[in-house]
Amino acid sequence: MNYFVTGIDTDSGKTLVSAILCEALEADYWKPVQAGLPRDSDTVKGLISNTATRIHPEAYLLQTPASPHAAAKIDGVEISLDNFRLPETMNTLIIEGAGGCLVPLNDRDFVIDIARRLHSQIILVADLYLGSINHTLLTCEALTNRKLPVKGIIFNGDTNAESERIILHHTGWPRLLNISKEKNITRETVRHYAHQLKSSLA
Ligand SMILES: Nc1ncnc2c1ncn2[C@@H]1O[C@H](COP(=O)(O)OP(=O)(O)OP(=O)(O)O)[C@@H](O)[C@H]1O
Ligand SMILES: C[C@H](N)[C@H](N)CCCCCC(=O)O
Ligand SMILES: [Mg+2]
Repeated sequence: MNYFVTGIDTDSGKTLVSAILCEALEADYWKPVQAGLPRDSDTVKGLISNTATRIHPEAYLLQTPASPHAAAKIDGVEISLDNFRLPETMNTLIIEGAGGCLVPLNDRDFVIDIARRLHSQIILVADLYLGSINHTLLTCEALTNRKLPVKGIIFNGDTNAESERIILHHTGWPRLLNISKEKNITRETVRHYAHQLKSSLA
């Protein structure tokens, strides 16, 4: 069983959510495409407390913090969907995308195509800034058009009841969790939200 964590944009909170999921499910973590440093794998390692989670090496570790298709070009590599094979594990696997769904891997494929290839259930991270309703509903449309299975939405940032209501109304997808804007993100923060998330995933 694996979950693919996507977001409505880059910096939407996918790495934080992935750490929370790994902690809640004692799941493994995999960031198949990393563009630039720090590695999200290192961030997740620093945020989890459980000892069962294993972190699997990236399929592509690119030097430049940019869209993967552009970062790959700079490094002189071509990203191929054929190179995304599930790491060997019996554990639940949390896979983190890069940026949003339609971030290009090359001139043909998008980040979200990795999720389809790996038969993942999608978890969508939607942060709540002015303009995010549009970004979220466009993302939902892209997921629906591709007939990808969506487990639910995690809202990240200062809560906005009307934004959340209209997004849930249009998608019909479940809300899995709300994460507040935190002063500091620590292992304790992650443990706190992991405890909450456990019940909505049960
Ligand atoms: N709820 C929150 N409260 C405070 N800071 C947050 C919160 N969510 C995310 N952040 C911070 O915002 C930044 C971006 O979050 P994160 O790295 O999880 O985004 P991302 O979606 O994984 O980005 P990328 O596309 O690069 O993988 C990080 O510094 C993170 O610690
Ligand atoms: C470098 C960054 N942190 C992400 N890993 C990649 C974000 C790509 C965004 C591309 C875009 O939508 O314009
Ligand atoms: Mg990330």
